[in-house]
Amino acid sequence: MARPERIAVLGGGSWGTTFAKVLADAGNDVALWVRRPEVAAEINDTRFNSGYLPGIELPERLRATGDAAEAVHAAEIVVLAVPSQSLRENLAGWQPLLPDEATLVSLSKGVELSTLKRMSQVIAEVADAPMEHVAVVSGPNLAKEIAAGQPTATVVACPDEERAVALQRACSTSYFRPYTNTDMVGIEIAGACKNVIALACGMAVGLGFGHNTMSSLITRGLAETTRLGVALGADPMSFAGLAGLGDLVATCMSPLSRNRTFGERLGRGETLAQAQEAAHGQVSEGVKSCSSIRELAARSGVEMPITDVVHRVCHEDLQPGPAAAELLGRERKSE
Ligand SMILES: NC(=O)C1=CN([C@@H]2O[C@H](COP(=O)(O)OP(=O)(O)OC[C@H]3O[C@@H](n4cnc5c(N)ncnc54)[C@H](O)[C@@H]3O)[C@@H](O)[C@H]2O)C=CC1
Ligand SMILES: O=C(CO)COP(=O)(O)O
Repeated sequence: MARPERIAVLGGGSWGTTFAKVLADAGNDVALWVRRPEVAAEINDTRFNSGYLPGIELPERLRATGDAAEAVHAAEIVVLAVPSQSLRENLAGWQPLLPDEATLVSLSKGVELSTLKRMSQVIAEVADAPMEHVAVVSGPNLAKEIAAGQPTATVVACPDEERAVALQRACSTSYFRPYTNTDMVGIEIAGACKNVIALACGMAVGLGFGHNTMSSLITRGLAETTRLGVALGADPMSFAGLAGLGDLVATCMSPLSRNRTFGERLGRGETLAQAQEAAHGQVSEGVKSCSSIRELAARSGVEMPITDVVHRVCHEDLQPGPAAAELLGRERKSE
């Protein structure tokens, strides 16, 4: 068995806690930083994080702390698991604590609103680290299924293949199978864009539409995501892989997806504020990333019609019904 590594996971929401469990199940010593001290105490005392993962017992190798310095001390891998739009601010506070040689791993799926940067770009900039030290984990990874030990696969991307392989080894378990990749642009663009397409699929469900509509949105959503990724330098093959099609299908089809659920509420006629309230503080990344991705597409000269209407439904008072009619009424073209 591989030598146990010291790993810090910063962010104890549903995915941060679940990924920490995966790492602990893989034999590593894991320190999980959570914002609220009472959540750290609950995890250490009872082995449960009941607010995010009710009923899931966490392994002994995972300990929680409210002290980020304690969490990252001597860590070989530091995993960042906070919402995309808060990563810069959180990381700025952690930057002086980070061990120089640590691999910095992003779990966040989004594009920063103020700068249009991908998460790996934000990390390299704020942590003042070479891009070779930055990695991304992304795939069809609905936290609740993984926490329950259901099998899945994922992509571990890093420009430095050796670090990618080390991270792959660190998070391999009997139920979690990571594949390496070096295409950071493709893996991150796929992960951010699928949340927006999942919002669109949710709206379709809310409007009462069935699987043909969903499949059409998934397929055309993949087409516009691939167009953007390729314009930004991604390998088109990444979009056919786990972090592309794989995650897109999981998120668009599953009622467990927060983005799809959010879209479904909008489709049923709820306002943005009502859908936000129903999310109970859990993040639906696509609601903000639809605007940054739309802007990125405009700057790259790429058409993203689904992303465009999702942005206008979320932020410009377009209703889901007319949005669907608008997509169907677009100029006819070849596939
Ligand atoms: N939940 C899932 O199934 C998956 C989530 N992801 C991605 O992982 C990232 C984190 O997601 P989750 O853990 O699911 O989110 P969550 O909403 O369940 O938890 C967010 C965590 O970040 C913390 N946090 C720190 N600073 C924050 C701030 N300023 N505002 C809000 N929360 C803050 C919260 O306390 C909480 O512990 C997102 O980018 C998401 O897209 C990726 C794969 C699977
Ligand atoms: O990224 C995810 C699955 O891979 C989780 O999707 P949601 O954030 O929509 O729940």
